[in-house]
Amino acid sequence: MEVKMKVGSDGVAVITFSNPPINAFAIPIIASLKEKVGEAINNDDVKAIVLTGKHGKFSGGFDIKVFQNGKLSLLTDFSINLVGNKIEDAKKPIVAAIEGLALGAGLEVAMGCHARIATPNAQLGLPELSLGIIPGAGGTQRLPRLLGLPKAIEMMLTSKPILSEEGKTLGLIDAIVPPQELLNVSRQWALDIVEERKPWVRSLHNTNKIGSLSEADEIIKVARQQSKRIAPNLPHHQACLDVIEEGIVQGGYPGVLKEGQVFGELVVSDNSKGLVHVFFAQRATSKVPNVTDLGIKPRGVKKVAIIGGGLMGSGIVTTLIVSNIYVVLKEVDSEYLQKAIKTIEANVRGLVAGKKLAQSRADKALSMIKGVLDYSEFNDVDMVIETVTEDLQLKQKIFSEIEKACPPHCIFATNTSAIDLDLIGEKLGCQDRVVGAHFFSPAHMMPLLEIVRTEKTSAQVIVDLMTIGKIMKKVPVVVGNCTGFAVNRAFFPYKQSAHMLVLLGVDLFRIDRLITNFGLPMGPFQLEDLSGYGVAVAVGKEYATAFPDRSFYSPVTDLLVKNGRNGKNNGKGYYVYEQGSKPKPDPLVLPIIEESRRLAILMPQGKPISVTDQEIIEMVLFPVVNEACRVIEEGIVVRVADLDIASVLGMGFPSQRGGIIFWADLVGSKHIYTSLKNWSEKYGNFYKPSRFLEERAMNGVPLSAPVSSAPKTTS
Ligand SMILES: C[C@H](O)CC(=O)SCCNC(=O)CCNC(=O)[C@H](O)C(C)(C)COP(=O)(O)OP(=O)(O)OC[C@H]1O[C@@H](n2cnc3c(N)ncnc32)[C@H](O)[C@@H]1OP(=O)(O)O
Repeated sequence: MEVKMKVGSDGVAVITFSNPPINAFAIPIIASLKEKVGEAINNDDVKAIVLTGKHGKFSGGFDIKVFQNGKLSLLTDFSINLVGNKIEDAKKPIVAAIEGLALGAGLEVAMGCHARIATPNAQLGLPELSLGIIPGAGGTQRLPRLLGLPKAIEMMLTSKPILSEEGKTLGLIDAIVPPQELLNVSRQWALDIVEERKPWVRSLHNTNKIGSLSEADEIIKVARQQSKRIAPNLPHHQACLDVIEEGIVQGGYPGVLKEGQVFGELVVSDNSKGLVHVFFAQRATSKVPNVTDLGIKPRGVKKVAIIGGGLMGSGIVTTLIVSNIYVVLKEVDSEYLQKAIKTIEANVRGLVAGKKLAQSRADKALSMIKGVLDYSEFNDVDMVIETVTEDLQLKQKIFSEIEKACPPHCIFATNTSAIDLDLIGEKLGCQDRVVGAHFFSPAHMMPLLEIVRTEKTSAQVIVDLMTIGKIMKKVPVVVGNCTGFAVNRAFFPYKQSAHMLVLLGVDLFRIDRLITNFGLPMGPFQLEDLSGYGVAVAVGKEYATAFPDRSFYSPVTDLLVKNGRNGKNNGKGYYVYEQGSKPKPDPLVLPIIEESRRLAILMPQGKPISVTDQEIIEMVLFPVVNEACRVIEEGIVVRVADLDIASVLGMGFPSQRGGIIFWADLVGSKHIYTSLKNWSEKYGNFYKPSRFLEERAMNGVPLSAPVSSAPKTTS
């Protein structure tokens, strides 16, 4: 970690910062940068300054670890004294030479400079909102002044970077040059400013891109409405617009002051802590002890066979072919095969329509599938992923067949969402090649890939699957083997909790509404409609067998099916599904619910229980935390934070809440334990707190603390 300065014979001081891998502005970097800029300004031999980063990058931004360490007082100094007073208001011109990326504080420092020269394809952005904060160091003020309000607001609210080419068109970048010319052109540019051949722009004082007050007012008003709709649970989006507005109405400097104040409030908020936790937790999933630290090189997986072209199979094929991987898709007959191909085509069309895939790539992707009805094409596949129905015997039969049909290096993966892998691979001679590749529905959209290893799965197979997962733009999380693995196991009580509440007399649509307000993309009943009741019933049986002490039978789903309701599949579930309109709660389902309540006989004295909105959220989610505790205790996850990432990416648990365990620690294990104990006394074993939760609550140890550090109770 260092900042170096070299003064050339041309009188230009080049100040280079280095903090691999992304040149984050850590505290020592900021202090040295300030010192070096001061030195250059006071040195009479220096006419102008160039700021640049080492390792092919300008900077990925402020060192986010500082947010977790709480040393935040430095931020005002960084924003006002370094970027404002020292750089922008310097009496010598300063040019930013940007290679690779300038994000967050990286771009903010560059915008404080008097010109910006970039290499082609450099990424420029202010992604701070994705961390629950707003851009600091004047970012909220200088970006609108450099490229106009609409684009600046879009970049901040979406956290999406632009490339230098677009930056040049919009006025953020002054010139684009090849990497080998970057420093020379930047030096010359700085000297040209000295000689007044190029303008000396202090962007905070620039007003020509802002437009009139009424225009700005209208743009901000529209952005506020959009934000309310798109990010209803993320108040920092509105806070960002408040700060931008302050700068427009009061001027750039008051805007910077307000930005500092709001930044200071947001950076200590639970939302920001949750999002920062998710940022680091996601990156940590790439590190699996005794797997990724063994120096194993991934083998290329070029051709994959998929068995079964249903919803999951089609989704997995889609994600493979758009990632340039050849697929052999096996179905039982040509009718099913045609149906699967049609689904895949529709998936690909959807990706094109959503601008996630270019039409030219879509055509190429679709040419990469070969549909088959037998195993004759399996002799050169590198991996098979089985995606047939949750039937153990069928899966065992398929695995014995593929062992004979595939080459000896082939990986045998199953997409089962609940069945124990040891049972599936029981009869195979090559159990080291058996692994779970658990995708989440819809597989071509959901980012999580749960990689399930057994005691026998080889490290090579895990490394290969992690690598192919990343090529497919998934986040692979390696977990251990048990019924439901990490995500479905932890979340198996989710549906049950919701059913329990309904059987206790609570309105199902109220539950869905509250869970959506909490931040999940949909409530448990709408989710059940979407995934289909067949899966729910099959998986429910697995859990009932594996965890009989905490499973209960809810008659609701069976009664729905008996009444001709199959969920979204046939347009009728808890909700009615009509083409082109949002799902509508169906009042016709209420008599079915009434009948279920009569059969279940759970309501105390036959009367619905009375619960607050907060209690409903807790009664749905605390049983999930309880089961997650068992997952942690049994060592199913490598580290507790893996469960947070898995819950966010697999279940849509709101990322601003940091994932299921991070959230539980904010709520407090004691409260969770006491509530569950109380409910278990009133409503039965389903709520009974696990031993792990009890121990942690009693000893005041966070649930996220590593397992070995939790003191055991003597009782
Ligand atoms: C005052 C200001 O307004 C406040 C700010 O600047 S807040 C920060 C704004 N910047 C950001 O949000 C960018 C965050 N970083 C990223 O998006 C990506 O890391 C990146 C695009 C820069 C690079 O991506 P990629 O090459 O895939 O590398 P990636 O694996 O993500 O990161 C490499 C390492 O750098 C770390 N890292 C990345 N950005 C970091 C940051 N801003 N602070 C601290 N560490 C960071 C990662 O944790 C990872 O560490 P590890 O190797 O120990 O796991």
